[in-house]
Amino acid sequence: MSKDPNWRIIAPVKQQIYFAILLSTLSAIATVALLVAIAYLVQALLQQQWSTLSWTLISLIVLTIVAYVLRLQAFSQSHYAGYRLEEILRKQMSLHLGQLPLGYVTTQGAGAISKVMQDDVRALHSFVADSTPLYARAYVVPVLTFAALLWFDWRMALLSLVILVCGMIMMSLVMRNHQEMNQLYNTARENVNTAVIEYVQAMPVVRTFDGGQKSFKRYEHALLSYKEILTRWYRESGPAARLSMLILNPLPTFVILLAAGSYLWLHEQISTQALVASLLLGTGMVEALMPYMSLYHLIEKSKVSATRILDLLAVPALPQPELTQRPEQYDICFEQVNFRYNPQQDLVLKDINFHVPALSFTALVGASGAGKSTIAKLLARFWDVDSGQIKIGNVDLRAMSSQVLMSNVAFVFQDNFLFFDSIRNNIRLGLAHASDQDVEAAARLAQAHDFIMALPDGYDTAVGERGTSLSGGQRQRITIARAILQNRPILILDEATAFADSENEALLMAGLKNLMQGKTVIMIAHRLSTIQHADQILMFDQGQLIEQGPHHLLIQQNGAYAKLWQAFQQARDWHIDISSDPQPASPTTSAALQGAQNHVS
Ligand SMILES: Nc1ncnc2c1ncn2[C@@H]1O[C@H](COP(=O)(O)OP(=O)(O)OP(=O)(O)O)[C@@H](O)[C@H]1O
Repeated sequence: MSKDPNWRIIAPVKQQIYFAILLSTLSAIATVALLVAIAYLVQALLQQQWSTLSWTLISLIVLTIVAYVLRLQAFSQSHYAGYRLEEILRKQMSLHLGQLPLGYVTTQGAGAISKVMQDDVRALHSFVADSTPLYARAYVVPVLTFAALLWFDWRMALLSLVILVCGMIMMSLVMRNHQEMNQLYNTARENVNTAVIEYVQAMPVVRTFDGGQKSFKRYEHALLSYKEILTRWYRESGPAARLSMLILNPLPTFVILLAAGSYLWLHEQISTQALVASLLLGTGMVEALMPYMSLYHLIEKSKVSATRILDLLAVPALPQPELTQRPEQYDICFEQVNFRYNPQQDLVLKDINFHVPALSFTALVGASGAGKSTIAKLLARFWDVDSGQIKIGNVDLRAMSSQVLMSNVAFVFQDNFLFFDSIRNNIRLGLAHASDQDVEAAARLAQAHDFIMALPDGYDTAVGERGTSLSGGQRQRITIARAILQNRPILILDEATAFADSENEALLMAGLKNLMQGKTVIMIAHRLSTIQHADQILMFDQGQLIEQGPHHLLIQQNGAYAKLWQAFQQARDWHIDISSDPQPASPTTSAALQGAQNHVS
């Protein structure tokens, strides 16, 4: 297989591309033949050979049509190949994405992945559609024309070759540091894109906090570097580019060839027919080099895109068992689990062992970065453990297919995705057969029915992009309704009440309580009040499980959890005292707040 990423990636449409190149080659041959026919026509005109004139005229018309039709066909074939390739690559990538570890997808981010699937695939379309027919033109025309020129007059052929070589030397000067400049240019352009997205997305925050100056400065700086790269590129390659344009331009070539040809003609060393043919062919030969530059640029640009697409397709899929096992019980077991996100990093989870009995409620607590979310994500196989085992009902997660695992585990994260669709379909996600009554019953249990009914179209109200028309708490309750409807035996709640205001929180808690009925629940806790009654609390610190047990026992132990609980209670009792004479916060209050913030992330 070719090493060139462009040719590797277009393999699925190779046949069609070769066909387009063949058509384009034939069109180039017809074009050269057309120029030769013109020379014969001029000769026939001057010598008044009417029979020759008529057949050259007919062949001229036929060749013009043939060259045009072939060229059109070549472009249409290459465009169809481009569209087919777009479709094939997008399908291949979305199928592959569906098999990748969720952790990879979430770490890369939607922006980066959609850029590959949209922009890079589009860049490849331009390469396939526009450059493949140009390949034939840029290579075939100069060779054929040179052969025809040699046939008419070797001196004119040599002169055309000299002009062509001068043009090529100039062009190589232009291309000298093209790769480096192109890389700098791409980076600068991407920086501008990132800065502009950041500027617009962070608008509400930056306008309130720094008047937009900081992120505007970053944008301004990115624009400035972009301009500097472009100016440098223009300055460094500009003179050579202009000179090569001048040399390869038809008019100067024509003038040089005309001067030399006229000299030979006056000394009767060249026939009129050969002179006309040399002028036409020589000019065409040199001009045929012009597409090289745009071709080169197109090829380099699509190489970057092709490499990114190939890289994405090369990310290993989450291994699936040949024969899937199904758990028959729903207890969870972590056995000597070690995990790091990447080989350069220290272990994020160190020798974790715990058991969550079926139908029990377990809370995970600990400082920010202690490893709580990692535990939750490993349970959903966002990543596989480095060593140790995670089991559900005594079945290793890796022995279950993703479908089996997902049919047993439901998640409610803090930022759950709502589709741009009706609320009904958002609740029914993945359960197309669920009846309207089932959807409504789930929404009632999730405490969402009343606010849904108050919306203009009730359950048929379309949710704005990423649920923007709903409050954080309302979106959460829709997700809870979704999880209630799915009714999976294991439930993982991550920061489920983090964004709720006090009114929403009461409703959320009621919804969650209904959701948690009859399930094995693991909850990442941010408000200790919500987990006091958990069957067990697991306290993590820097990737280690340091304490474990129900609330009252952990309080008796008077360890890290007890301190966390104290800090939490102090923070809860804290209130803002607005007096006319502002006092600094008392040391105990500050310490309590600090402690609560540090421990309950
Ligand atoms: N995608 C990632 N790549 C690399 N390191 C990560 C990644 N996600 C988390 N980490 C690191 O792993 C460690 C544990 O993070 P984790 O999110 O599990 O902690 P947490 O207890 O859930 O924290 P928080 O309550 O703030 O969410 C942290 O040091 C964090 O920086």
